Amino acid sequence: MKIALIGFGAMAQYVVDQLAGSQTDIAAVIVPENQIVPRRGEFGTQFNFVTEAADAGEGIDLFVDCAGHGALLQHGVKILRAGHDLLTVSIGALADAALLQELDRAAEEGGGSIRLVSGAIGALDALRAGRIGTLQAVRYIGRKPPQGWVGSPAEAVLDLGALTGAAQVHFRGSAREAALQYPKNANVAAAVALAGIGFDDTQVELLADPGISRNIHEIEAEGDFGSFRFSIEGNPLPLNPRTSSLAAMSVIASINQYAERMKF
Ligand SMILES: NC(=O)C1=CN([C@@H]2O[C@H](COP(=O)(O)OP(=O)(O)OC[C@H]3O[C@@H](n4cnc5c(N)ncnc54)[C@H](OP(=O)(O)O)[C@@H]3O)[C@@H](O)[C@H]2O)C=CC1
Ligand SMILES: O=C([O-])CC(=O)C(=O)O
Repeated sequence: MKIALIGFGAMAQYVVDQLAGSQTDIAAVIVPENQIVPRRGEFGTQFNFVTEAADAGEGIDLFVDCAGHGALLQHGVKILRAGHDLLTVSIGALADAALLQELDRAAEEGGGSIRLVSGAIGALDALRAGRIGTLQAVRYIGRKPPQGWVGSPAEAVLDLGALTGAAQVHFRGSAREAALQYPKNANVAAAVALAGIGFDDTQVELLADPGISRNIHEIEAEGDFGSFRFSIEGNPLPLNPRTSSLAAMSVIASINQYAERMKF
């Protein structure tokens, strides 16, 4: 199988390491223009760094976005319109209803599909099944150490560097608001929303917690099926404290699943 990666940050580099020596060939890596020279300088001809999906070469089976919302916005429609399949981690970008519609139309016209990773969370299967009955309420609580919120709107509410003691809530609202305001931190909220009762009805709470070293994600769901609580404590990736390693692992799991005849 031949893939093209979008982005070469923490998650993408985990993916690259995991795929080394596997059956999956990374035919190209799409990076922003200003990264071409330094990346080529560091890696020589080991990777084919390009800036546009159209330059990734022939015969790509799957484009894999590991770069974030801006990258999905920049490359998503073009990839889908050209008839390719696209796997993305940038689930929160789909809270923009116009982008979602554009991507959907491009996939329909091109004949490719857009696939979402499960990312840093689990239990999406239970939500997806639970919504076949009525889901009365879904709540997502995201908790990270203070440094995990650096560069987010939490900085306007909290002094992240000086935080001690109890966890502090810096956001309460809908999954749509969370996903759009926290593009690097609330993709999980978007995944929960899409699997369950949607962006506007999913309630979200985000906290900075100086007492933890992992990213803790919780779901509380209530419906005709009964109820469940799900909680996961994710180890962050060494290259990015914001991003849980499970999110990067889920990219590999999705790539493997793409190639398998039995989908699970
Ligand atoms: N679904 C999920 O559960 C999760 C999703 N995410 C999403 O994954 C994204 C990536 O995470 P992570 O690898 O840790 O982040 P990093 O910041 O470590 O890496 C992202 C890389 O992508 C590059 N990039 C940005 N825009 C583009 C573009 N238009 N085209 C190509 N490359 C681009 C960045 O460059 P530069 O630094 O120059 O901007 C950076 O090198 C996050 O921003 C977040 O949106 C993260 C965690 C969980
Ligand atoms: O990786 C995580 O723990 C979650 C995250 O950043 C996101 O949802 O965008």
